[in-house]
Amino acid sequence: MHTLTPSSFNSLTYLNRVQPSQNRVGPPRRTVKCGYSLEFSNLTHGFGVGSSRADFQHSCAILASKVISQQDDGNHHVSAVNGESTAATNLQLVPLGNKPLPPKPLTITDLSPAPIHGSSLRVAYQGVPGAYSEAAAGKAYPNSEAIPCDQFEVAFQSVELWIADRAVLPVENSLGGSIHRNYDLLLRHRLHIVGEVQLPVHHCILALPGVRKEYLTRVISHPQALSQCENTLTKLGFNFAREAVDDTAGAAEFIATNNLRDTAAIASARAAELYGLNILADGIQDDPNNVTRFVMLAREPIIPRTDRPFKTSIVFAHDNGTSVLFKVLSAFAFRNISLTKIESRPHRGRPIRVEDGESEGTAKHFEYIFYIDFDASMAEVRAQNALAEVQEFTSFLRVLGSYPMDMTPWSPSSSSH
Ligand SMILES: O=C(O)C(=O)C[C@]1(C(=O)O)C=C[C@@H](O)C=C1
Repeated sequence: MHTLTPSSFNSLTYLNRVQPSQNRVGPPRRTVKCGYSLEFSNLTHGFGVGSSRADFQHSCAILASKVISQQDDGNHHVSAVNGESTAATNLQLVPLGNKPLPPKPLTITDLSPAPIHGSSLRVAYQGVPGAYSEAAAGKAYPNSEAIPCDQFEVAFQSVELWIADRAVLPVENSLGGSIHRNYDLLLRHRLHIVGEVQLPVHHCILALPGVRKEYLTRVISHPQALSQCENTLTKLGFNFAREAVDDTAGAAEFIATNNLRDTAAIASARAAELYGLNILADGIQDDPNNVTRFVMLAREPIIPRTDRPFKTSIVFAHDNGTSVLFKVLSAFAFRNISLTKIESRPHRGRPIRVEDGESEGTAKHFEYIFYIDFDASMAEVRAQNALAEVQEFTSFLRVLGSYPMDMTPWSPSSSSH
């Protein structure tokens, strides 16, 4: 297997330019019973949210009736984390020890339009084997084939092109904060969030066998991992130059491949095993409760339910900048809907709004796109009403997904991943 990388995408660029009907590779798009997918897509593709409140509420009513009819069929499809049904075989993690080399991440040129379809679910993640994202993919879809990709963008495209069935990508960490790139990509691509998975992240300092701290001149890792260990690295006397690389396990692989005796990596214990490195220090994250939240992405949305805790993620913008924010937030507050996350990103299409104050000069306001996660299912009337109201205040609104919360019992990152 290869890792997907950007150079694999020459063929993708072409594919993206052809007509939608020619664009698809792999099996034809699944037809979802009761026409649910179509209506939910209309609802979710913000530009397509009805042109008036009445339209929107009509869409919500259709959605709600479909949800009820789906719930009534008794076909619940609940799995450990996300409530999706999967055709289960075994998780194909890379073997350890003296076994064959781990698979190379997919690249853009690897995204050929003729994927091989096996029976297990194929789950794309960013990084190489041993990355935390690989562990997250395994937690989200325990019986799946993990497909390494060298960039987040490649993981998105691999699902769009039917090379993978799902992508599992990090969006935020409890210490390091948001992974902004993935927020931007969620907006640019048309995949749906179908679940979330929270992974306790337990970092180690790794170096080649025989290498001691005194030999080191630099520490390399994913920027998130470096920031999650900043204080501990200083406390332990690892005051060397820090260098960012694409992923934690990639840092370990780089040291092993290039036989670097002056460089340490921050990565998982599994990466140490895979790439033959020693663990110099264990559990070096600045807080034992170090958790990264990943979202699971699919080509089709899942049916929102009310029989278990759900979260909904939306993205919106307004032509007059931040002035609507209070009104949007109050639409949730009045209905007792808790927000679990709010994030703002530059409005790339229109980053600056200029206001001419004539004699006073020109005011230049930055424009933002807002992302909100809230604690309710789109199958709930209060969530539908809240969104109908939000739609009145915003120029653009899209539901990224309504999906089951990760409710797995809490265990701090005491064990290595
Ligand atoms: O580099 C990895 O191992 C990853 O899976 C990426 C990533 C991230 O993007 O935040 C995931 C989890 C950890 O928080 C550190 C890095």
